Amino acid sequence: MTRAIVLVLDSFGIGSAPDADAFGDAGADTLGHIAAACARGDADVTDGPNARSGSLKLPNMGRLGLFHAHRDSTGHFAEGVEEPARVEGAYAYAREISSGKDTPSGHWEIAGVPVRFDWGYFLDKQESFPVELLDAIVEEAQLPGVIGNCHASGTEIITRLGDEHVRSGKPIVYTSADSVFQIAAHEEHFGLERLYQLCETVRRLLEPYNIGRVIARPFVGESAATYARTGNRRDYSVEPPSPTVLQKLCEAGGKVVSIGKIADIYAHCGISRKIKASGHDALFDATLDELDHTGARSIIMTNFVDFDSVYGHRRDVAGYAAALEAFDARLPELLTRLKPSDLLILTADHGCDPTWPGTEHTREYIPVLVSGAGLAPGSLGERGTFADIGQSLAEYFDLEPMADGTSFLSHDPSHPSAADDPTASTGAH
Ligand SMILES: O=P(O)(O)O[C@H]1O[C@H](CO)[C@@H](O)[C@H]1O
Ligand SMILES: [Mn+2]
Ligand SMILES: [Mn+2]
Repeated sequence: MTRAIVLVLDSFGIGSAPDADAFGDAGADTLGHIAAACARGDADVTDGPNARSGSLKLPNMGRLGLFHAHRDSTGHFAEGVEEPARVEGAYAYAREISSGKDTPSGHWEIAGVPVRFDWGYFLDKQESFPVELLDAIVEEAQLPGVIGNCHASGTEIITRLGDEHVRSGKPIVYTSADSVFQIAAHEEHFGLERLYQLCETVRRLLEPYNIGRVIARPFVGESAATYARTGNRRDYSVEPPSPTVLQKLCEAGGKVVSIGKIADIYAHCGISRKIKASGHDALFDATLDELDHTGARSIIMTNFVDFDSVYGHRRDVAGYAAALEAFDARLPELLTRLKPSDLLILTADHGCDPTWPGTEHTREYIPVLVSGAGLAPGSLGERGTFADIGQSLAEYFDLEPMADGTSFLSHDPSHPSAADDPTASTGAH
């Protein structure tokens, strides 16, 4: 009934992109390197919530074509994984044409709008932000000052500067190789609402700098040993440069349900309803719930952020493997809920190889695993841009074509287009 379910496994790259060298990422391979570490026995965890051992086990994504897409992207099957007896989904690997390897660029390109301009960046590793910008922030937000002002990993910097922040009341400001201004502050000592307000002020003051996102990074805890970030992260993104397929569907009377940080990433453009959830299980539960209740001409889009934020950036190979296995184990719950004409797309927005030096994203191909809607199983080849997903969604919902991308549905005569769907023409949803 013309519903698309788009699951973004944040940072789940499947092999170094052709232009990876320009990013210092030639050879990065999020899936391949996790699988190799598992095969070597280097990702065994004996107890705790991430307990796992041995080779990487993703039977359900394997059946949807994940390992075949990775093989086509890299030239070899991921080490130690079990090749499925039969591939039941259509699969592809897609490259990014946007200038950056950040989350908004990846998501916007998925929705048919690549980022062709260059973002502004704070390139200096120390004293990263211009003095006049920090002065304006301190004055407008009436702060006693700020600390940090450097490139940092978000968990490392709260361990290092959390006590000073609590003592002084000065928020921790930091950035990365991404186009971001991040602000960490204690939920109780500084205040969560006050942190959000500060982010809005900074968003406004950043206008001349062309920065993609301001990110609120609230944390709790009593000391360096216990400071921990919470699920109250909030992203303040600029708007996509032109209407995404999400906006086009909304304008045409359809619905877009955002689960997790999707709404934030698209700056709330083209979102009919948003559901916040923290942690992959809660995100998965919310997705299932929407599948049970959302009608025709709808996109349900979920971002599974922990792959990136909790495991990829932290370079936690075993944790990433355990999170993938946990996600995979829940997929049948979703697959059994799909109606025959529903379109399911599993994909990612960039890589974040947990074996790679540093703590940043990696420029990689993403998997595009498509099933449902009568699409024949098999290879959809290499896709020249993530925007092929947006273009396919435009076709699926019978919208005007997007400026970028090539639909992977169009060559399949068995595809029941939205025009053939009796519920679509009535606008019922
Ligand atoms: O180290 P943390 O705070 O997780 O930051 C990471 O998350 C940011 C946004 O995805 C990136 O810019 C990266 O630096
Ligand atoms: Mn991301
Ligand atoms: Mn990230």
